[in-house]
Amino acid sequence: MNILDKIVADKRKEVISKKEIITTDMLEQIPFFDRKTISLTHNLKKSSSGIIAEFKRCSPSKSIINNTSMVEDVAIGYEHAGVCGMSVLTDEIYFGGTLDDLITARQSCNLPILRKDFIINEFQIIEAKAFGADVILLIASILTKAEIKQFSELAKSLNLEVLLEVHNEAELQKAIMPTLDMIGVNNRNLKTFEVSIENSKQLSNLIPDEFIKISESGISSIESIKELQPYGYKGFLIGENFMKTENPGESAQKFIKTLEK
Ligand SMILES: O=P(O)(O)OC[C@@H](O)[C@@H](O)c1c[nH]c2ccccc12
Repeated sequence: MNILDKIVADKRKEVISKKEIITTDMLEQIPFFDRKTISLTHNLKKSSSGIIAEFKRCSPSKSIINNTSMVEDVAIGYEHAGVCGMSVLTDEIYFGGTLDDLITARQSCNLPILRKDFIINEFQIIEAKAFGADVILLIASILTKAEIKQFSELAKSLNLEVLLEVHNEAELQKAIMPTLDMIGVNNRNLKTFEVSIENSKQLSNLIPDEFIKISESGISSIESIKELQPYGYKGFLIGENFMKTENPGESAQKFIKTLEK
C-alpha cells in the first residue's frame, strides 16, 4: 500500500467514528458556520506575488518541520507579510494538524483560509465551514468524478471556494468541471514524494483559462516562481520553505518583498 492509500484508509476510519458522535446539525450550530467567507480567488487576481502560505508541523515525507511555532503567531505573521491566503493542515495523524488550528488561525487573521485535509466525505466540508475555512481542497487522485461534482457543489452552496489538486493529465481530464474555482498542480507526487516543478509547466496549457492556476509544493526560490509565472500560474502554495524557519511569518515577508521588487 502506498502512503496516500494509507492516509485515505485512516481518514475513512476517522470520519466514520466522528460521524457516530457528531451530526451535521451540530456542526451547523457552531457560530462560524454562518460567517461570510473571504475570497481567495479575489486576492490572487489582484496580487502580483500570489503566495498562499501553509501552516504545517510535519509531513510523511519530511517528518518534523516545525513543532515550536504557534499557529496564531504564524497567521499574524503571514497576514503581515502580505500573503493572499493561508493553508492550514488539519490532518492529525500524518501532518500533526487539528481543527483547533483552523479555528485559531481563523481568529488570528482576516486571510482567506484553506482547510488542507484529505476530503472523502461531505461531512468534512460542513466541518470545514463550521471551523472557519473559506476554501476546501479536493484531491483528484482520491476521488471519483461523481464525488468531485457532489463535493464541489456542496462547497459552493456553502459559499466555500474549491481548489482541486491534480498531479497528472488523466486526473485533470477527469476532474475539470464548472463548480471548481482553482486548479492546483501538485509538484509532489503524493505516492512517491518525488518533487519537480516541471510538472506544473507540463500541465499548464491543459488547464482552461477560467480557472486560476496554482502551483503547489516544493517551491523554495523566487526563481521557481519567476519560471512558473509565464505558464499562467497566479498562485503558489508554499509550506516547508517558510515553516522550516524559526519565524515563518518573517520568512514569508522577506520572500514576498524580494519577489515583488
Ligand atoms: O511544503 P511544500 O513542499 O511547500 O508544500 C506545501 C503544500 O503544497 C503541500 O503541503 C501539499 C500539497 N497538497 C497536499 C495534500 C495534502 C497534504 C499536503 C499537501
